[in-house]
Amino acid sequence: MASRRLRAFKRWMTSNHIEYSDALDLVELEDGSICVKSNCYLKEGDLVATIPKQACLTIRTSGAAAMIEAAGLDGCIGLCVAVMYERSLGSESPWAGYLQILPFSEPLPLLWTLDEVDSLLRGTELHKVWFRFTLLGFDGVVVCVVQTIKEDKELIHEDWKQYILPLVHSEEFTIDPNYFRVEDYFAAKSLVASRSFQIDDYLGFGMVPLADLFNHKTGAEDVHFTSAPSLDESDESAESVTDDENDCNDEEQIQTRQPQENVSSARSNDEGSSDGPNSECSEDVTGNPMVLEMILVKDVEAGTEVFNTYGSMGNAALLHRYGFTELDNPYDIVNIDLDLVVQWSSSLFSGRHRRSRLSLWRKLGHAGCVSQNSEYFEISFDGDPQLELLILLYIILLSEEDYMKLDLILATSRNDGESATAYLPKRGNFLLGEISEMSRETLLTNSVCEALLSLADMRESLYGTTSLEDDIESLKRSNCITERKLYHSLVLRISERHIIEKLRNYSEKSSKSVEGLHSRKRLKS
Ligand SMILES: C[S@@+](CC[C@H](N)C(=O)[O-])C[C@H]1O[C@@H](n2cnc3c(N)ncnc32)[C@H](O)[C@@H]1O
Repeated sequence: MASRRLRAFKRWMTSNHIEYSDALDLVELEDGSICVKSNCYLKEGDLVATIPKQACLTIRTSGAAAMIEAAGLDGCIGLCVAVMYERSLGSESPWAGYLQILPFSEPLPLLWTLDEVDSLLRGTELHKVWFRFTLLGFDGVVVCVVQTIKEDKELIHEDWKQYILPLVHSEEFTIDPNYFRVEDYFAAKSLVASRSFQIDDYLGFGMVPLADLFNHKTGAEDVHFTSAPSLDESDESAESVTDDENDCNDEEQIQTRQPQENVSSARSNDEGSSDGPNSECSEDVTGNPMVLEMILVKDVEAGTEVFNTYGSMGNAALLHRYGFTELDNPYDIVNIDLDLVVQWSSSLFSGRHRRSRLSLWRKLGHAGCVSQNSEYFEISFDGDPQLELLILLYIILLSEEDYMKLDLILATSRNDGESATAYLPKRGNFLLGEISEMSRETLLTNSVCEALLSLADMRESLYGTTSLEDDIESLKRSNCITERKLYHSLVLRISERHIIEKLRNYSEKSSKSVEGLHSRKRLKS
């Protein structure tokens, strides 16, 4: 039996010409959230819902359209104003039946207290910890925590002051200030971040009733959301919410660094990246440019949940953007900051040594991934370190003699344009040539493997004193509904720590195979 608010939503959908298949059930869960289930076997290609674009809440369809335009607002801020404005109208809003099924806000880390961020996300990719370094020498002092989420909160607060408060104080517009408080703005931001879709060029992105009730499943979605090309567009499908052009939010400053080839930070607009409850671009069935459609992309068993995909992203990005995580998410990664490598090398070598090796690494054309002024290396879900990290460690660990030769050769080959690889240290030849995955084996000397183990320990120590086993035990005891923040932050910590564990295994295995190779060579000779 549908709850009262679901019945009201269904009536609202009918009066707004939103149609959906009888085979779909909207199910309200005990925490008040909603998911979509099938009540019979469904076939791939079935059209399961059509949503007129006019039923979507956007900056153009909202009653606040004139105010938003007059204030020169657009993008995410404009849509937040539209959401707050329609909420302020209560039952008078044309979207009242839709708005009443939305939560006030999504529990994104951006809305957590700084204490919660600091205690629950410590060490994770969402909790950027900066170490104080100088290029002349690491002084060993950890000075600053909760950098990015705190900064983002401040930026959003600034936006509110700069763009929303003037609307409240303006004599030109009559709006109810009780719905435009800073907490209302944060709440609207969380809804826009987690449940808006790109509709088309004219309407931009907006809140799409019904489509935003489908939950996400990584790499296993059942349904796609599509938009027929509108008359003035040639090839536009419903797309992700926060591509760069939408410039959705400053909160995206938070580092949710992901594998280069698989989407990534919330700022990414790589192809294939999809940062919203979203769809892949595909042609719609009816070709009607005025409607959005939901089409099944695979057969769905009766009685199972029907999932959409919000894109291929790791748990840090999922938690940051949507407030949840998934166990065993194959898009998870852990990053090792260049700063951590510098810290490790400072414990073994002089500042001069470190600077010269880093400089040689750069002269050879290498770099880490860069995001918001920090450089880092990725450790994949399987625990494989980024090749660039191996090269850097290899160069830092080269003997002084080999380093001098390499440096000299680099200078000479630059001067006369000729390669002098004959003079290179035997194992270092490839450093001047093309570095490929083939080079991995050569790079994995015993000392590089040891360095990886040290880096794994250093990265692990950022999580504080609780062990991985403690975290696993806490996860077993935590309730994903009543202790949502704790539960999802534990999943994030555990998934990252598993990757660090895999990095250790990788290093130990590689070190053993190097030893095996040496003993075979010794036996041969
Ligand atoms: C587009 S809405 C999906 C519908 C939502 N469940 C509702 O009650 O309206 C996105 C939000 O749903 C929740 N969600 C989506 N997929 C989820 C998943 N796989 N696990 C947990 N929560 C999920 C998150 O709170 C997310 O911010």
